[in-house]
Amino acid sequence: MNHDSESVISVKNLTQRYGTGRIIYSDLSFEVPKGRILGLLGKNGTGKTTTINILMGYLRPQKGECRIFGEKITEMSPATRARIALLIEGHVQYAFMTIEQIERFYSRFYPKWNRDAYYELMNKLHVSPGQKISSMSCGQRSQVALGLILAQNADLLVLDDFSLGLDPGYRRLFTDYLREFAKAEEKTVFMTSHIIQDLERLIDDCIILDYGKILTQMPVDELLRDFCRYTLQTYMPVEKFLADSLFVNPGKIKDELEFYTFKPIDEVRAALGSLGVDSGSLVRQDMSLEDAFIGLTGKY
Ligand SMILES: Nc1ncnc2c1ncn2[C@@H]1O[C@H](COP(=O)(O)OP(=O)(O)OP(=O)(O)O)[C@@H](O)[C@H]1O
Repeated sequence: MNHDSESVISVKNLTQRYGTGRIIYSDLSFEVPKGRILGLLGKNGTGKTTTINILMGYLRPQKGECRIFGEKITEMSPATRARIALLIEGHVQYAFMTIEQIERFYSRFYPKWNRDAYYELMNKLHVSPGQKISSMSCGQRSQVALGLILAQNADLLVLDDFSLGLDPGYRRLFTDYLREFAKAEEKTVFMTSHIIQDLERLIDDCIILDYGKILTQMPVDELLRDFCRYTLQTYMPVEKFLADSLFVNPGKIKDELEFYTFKPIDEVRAALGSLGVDSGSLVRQDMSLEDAFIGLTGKY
């Protein structure tokens, strides 16, 4: 079996710009293997929603090829499209319906509809089943949207910023629920979120987008194992560390230098030595996914 046939999403050399504006990214390539949960992370405006719009066929890229379940997205059959559930920023259509009405309405369109998955989430909501969606809070509407997505029982879930308006308790409930559901049923998930702490418990792999390109694509456990943050007490100016690419995003507050690196500690010590910097106070810090994201993309 070649690699492509195991990939649920395959993107090759995608290049996008809007009209004659600046290039959002060029030659973007990545794969999402079957059964994995992948988070697409990036600062505001790096092109996450653009990528989802291209994958879903709403936007035609300038260059490149995208396949989902092996089919070109521009020629996708209705049967393949039915295997994909899409959530765009917590949006629910038909807000004039109640929780019960919308479930009945949606159920007719999806042959594999799982009513229990919807009501399991809805039962955690503090609203009556007869309440109209239009009279719910933003977070409650997002919960309805998520229930409708899970009930579709699709093979691929594409979630753009699922956390919109959700409080921490519900986000935790949903991420735990989604992970269990995806792993038990071998679903593939492609998602974005601005709340990176949530993703650390949920995703297997991450793609970190910078303006114009992918900075890194790797399993989250490898990233957290190999990418480290260090601190060091030194009077040397931060400019001294900018010249060596080993020191990723160095910054300094008073005498404390902070930097990130993929290199092992021996190489870090050797690089400091060759700059004439004493590494006696070097400390390796514990990392979260959010730390790694900031370490790779910078604070601003
Ligand atoms: N319809 C459009 N016309 C012109 N430019 C656009 C259009 N849609 C998006 N852009 C630009 O493309 C870039 C990427 O936007 P996109 O919404 O994909 O980013 P994002 O990573 O999802 O951002 P955010 O984290 O803020 O949601 C931005 O610079 C944005 O201004």
